[in-house]
Amino acid sequence: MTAQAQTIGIAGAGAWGTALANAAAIAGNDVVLWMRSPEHAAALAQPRATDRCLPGVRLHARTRPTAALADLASAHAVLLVTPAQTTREMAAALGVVLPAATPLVLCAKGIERDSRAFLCDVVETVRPGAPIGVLSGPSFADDVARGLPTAVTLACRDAALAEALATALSGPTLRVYHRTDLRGVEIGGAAKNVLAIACGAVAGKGLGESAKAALIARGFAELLRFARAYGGEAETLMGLSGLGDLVLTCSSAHSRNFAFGQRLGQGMSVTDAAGGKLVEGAATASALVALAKAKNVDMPIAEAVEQVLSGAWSLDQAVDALMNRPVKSEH
Ligand SMILES: NC(=O)c1ccc[n+]([C@@H]2O[C@H](COP(=O)([O-])OP(=O)(O)OC[C@H]3O[C@@H](n4cnc5c(N)ncnc54)[C@H](O)[C@@H]3O)[C@@H](O)[C@H]2O)c1
Ligand SMILES: O=P(O)(O)OC[C@H](O)CO
Repeated sequence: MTAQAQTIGIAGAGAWGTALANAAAIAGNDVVLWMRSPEHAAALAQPRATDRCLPGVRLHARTRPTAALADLASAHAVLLVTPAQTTREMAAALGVVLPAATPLVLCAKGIERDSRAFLCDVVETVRPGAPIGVLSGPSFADDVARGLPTAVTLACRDAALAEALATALSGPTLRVYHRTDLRGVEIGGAAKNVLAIACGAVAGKGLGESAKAALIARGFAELLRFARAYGGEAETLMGLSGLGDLVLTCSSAHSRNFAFGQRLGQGMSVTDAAGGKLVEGAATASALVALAKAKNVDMPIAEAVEQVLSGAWSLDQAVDALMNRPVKSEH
């Protein structure tokens, strides 16, 4: 890829896929935006149509909606923006239509629940040898779609490809940094969602701002330990895709993960608290905790979230368990 105008393919037209499509178009690219529903694609192709995931937002003139996956075949790179648990099936379907050299950039934040596999590893199994990227960082789709200034990180093992993709996607309101630490970037996005559920629960239960700050700091320590154990670089976790995204998601009820935790804290059941929305941290918690245990990584906050989600603990039991751990050195 070069810095010249590119065709960027986007697979998945939910809130984030649509926001990224417009950002890529504003950055000067032609964009093909794939969605499952032909009706949705036809509706979005109408002049002046607004998006159903991002009310009031119109597709940029350079973004072409389609329901035919094969339309992504000519893209210079494809961003995969469907939920984390659909990564395997989507990567396999894309593998049929994309040339082997087309980079696939993962934008979902999670770990595959059943296999406990990192999403990059899932894609590597399905599309061996094809270039992979991960795009992650503190970014609410609404903010990006409204043109509010946002910065994210894009990682590829190949530094030149990471830089080319970051250049192609960067525009006046979206700044994309690049790194080669694929693992660190994907871990930051996956783990912060689980920790944000805990912060939301603290807010919902009215446990105070001090408790929330403590959870963010101790959550970050967990994230760092986990990433180190799995080959992520500490520097990555201290950046946008780690600390940056943890702070955003743990501080705002605009986050679906935080809002889910908040509703749990207010006494709602696990089933009702999601409210039909995608809560990636709930889908990823058990895999994150299992992976942590496999490497003896201490992640008490993530574990407490997992215990509450599985019904093993009440929220009060989770708070007790966290507060009554043996006194230890901070690091
Ligand atoms: N919304 C944000 O602010 C934001 C920001 C950064 C990252 N993300 C990440 O992006 C991913 C997608 O989030 P979103 O906000 O766009 O979610 P969303 O619920 O708004 O959209 C998900 C999209 O995926 C489609 N989809 C669902 N199952 C599918 C399947 N089996 N096959 C094909 N398509 C399928 C849905 O039709 C929908 O269009 C998540 O992993 C999320 O963590 C979201
Ligand atoms: O709404 P959430 O909790 O899925 O968070 C959205 C983004 O990941 C924030 O960076």
